[in-house]
Amino acid sequence: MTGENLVSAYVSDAERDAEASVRPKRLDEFIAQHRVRDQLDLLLKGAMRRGSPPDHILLSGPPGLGKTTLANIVAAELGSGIRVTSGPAIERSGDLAAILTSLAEGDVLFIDEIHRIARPAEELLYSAMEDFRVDVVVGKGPGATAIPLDVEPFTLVGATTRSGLLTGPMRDRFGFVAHLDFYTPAELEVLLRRSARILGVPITDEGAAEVAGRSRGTPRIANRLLRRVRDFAEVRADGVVTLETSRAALTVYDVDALGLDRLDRAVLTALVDSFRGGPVGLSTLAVAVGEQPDTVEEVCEPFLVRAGLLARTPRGRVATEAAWHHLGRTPPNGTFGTDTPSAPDLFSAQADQP
Ligand SMILES: Nc1ncnc2c1ncn2[C@@H]1O[C@H](COP(=O)(O)OP(=O)(O)OP(=O)(O)O)[C@@H](O)[C@H]1O
Repeated sequence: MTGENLVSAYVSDAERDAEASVRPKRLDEFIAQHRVRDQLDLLLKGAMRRGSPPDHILLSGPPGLGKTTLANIVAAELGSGIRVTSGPAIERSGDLAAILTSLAEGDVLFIDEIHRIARPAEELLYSAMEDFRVDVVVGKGPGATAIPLDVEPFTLVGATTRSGLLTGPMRDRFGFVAHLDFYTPAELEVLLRRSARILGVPITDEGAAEVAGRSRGTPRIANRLLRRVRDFAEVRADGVVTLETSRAALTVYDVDALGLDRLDRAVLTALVDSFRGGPVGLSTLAVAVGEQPDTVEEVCEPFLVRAGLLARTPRGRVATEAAWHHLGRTPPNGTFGTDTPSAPDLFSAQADQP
């Protein structure tokens, strides 16, 4: 992991290991998302009372907000085992049949990125979800036969960053659907104080607030920034994460007060300085910052739009008034109406990210 992608919500396998120690294990340790927590609590307790597995659960929302964590919590609360796989890992329906038929009664099957599951496997999943049965086809051509196999009652927990890509029949088979929202800075402060306690890192309230404000509403980024700030505090200060150490550390790592990294700022600076705020086409903007259009569109823009710093218009990309102010520039007179937001509203847009 380099400073380049410190504020990316995506995760490497190595980082998953680092995340494990602070991952909440039970529902009451899971910070915020009160509505989802409350609904899940009822779903799980109701099922346990009846002694049957709960409805299948679909969790949607941008990466790093806690879908994998919640899937593990569901299994822990039920006292069940969990099998973990992902849509892209299930290449053939036989792979899925092998997993399904090896589940024990009451197990949780977690399928991450479920919108990327191959169609034949998806169809096999329908009958498993609905009737706890799968038809495994043996042989090829005219001699092929379908052998029905029972599947132990289980709960599927599906996670997706792109719920719009799920097919209707797939979505209909989930009895419980929840969308995870970005976290507020106040919620991330609570989360950071909890993580710091577990990691044995002394942190002041101001230090937690500073890191929270730069974490893009995302627990994964908050925990990652905390690990980097801890390094700085231990190597260059007295080990305590304070307002000053947080600011100094995140300056070293090029993460600014709103959580923008070098590329995010380069995009805004090009828009404002080279194109007088736009509108400018995506490919022209990408050339100006020396990146591929896909990278600008998929890596930078979702957060810049959500932060109210960049707008996508039919005529091209436009820097908002807040972007000019954030870069310390004076917006041109008369460009922005009085109703243009002057402060970014980081937490209102809940659209799925790519
Ligand atoms: N509500 C929460 N309370 C405390 N920690 C959280 C919470 N949500 C997420 N985290 C922490 O953030 C990290 C990322 O969470 P998680 O892996 O569950 O996200 P995700 O939505 O499944 O992302 P991805 O789809 O990329 O796997 C984990 O280390 C977890 O400990």
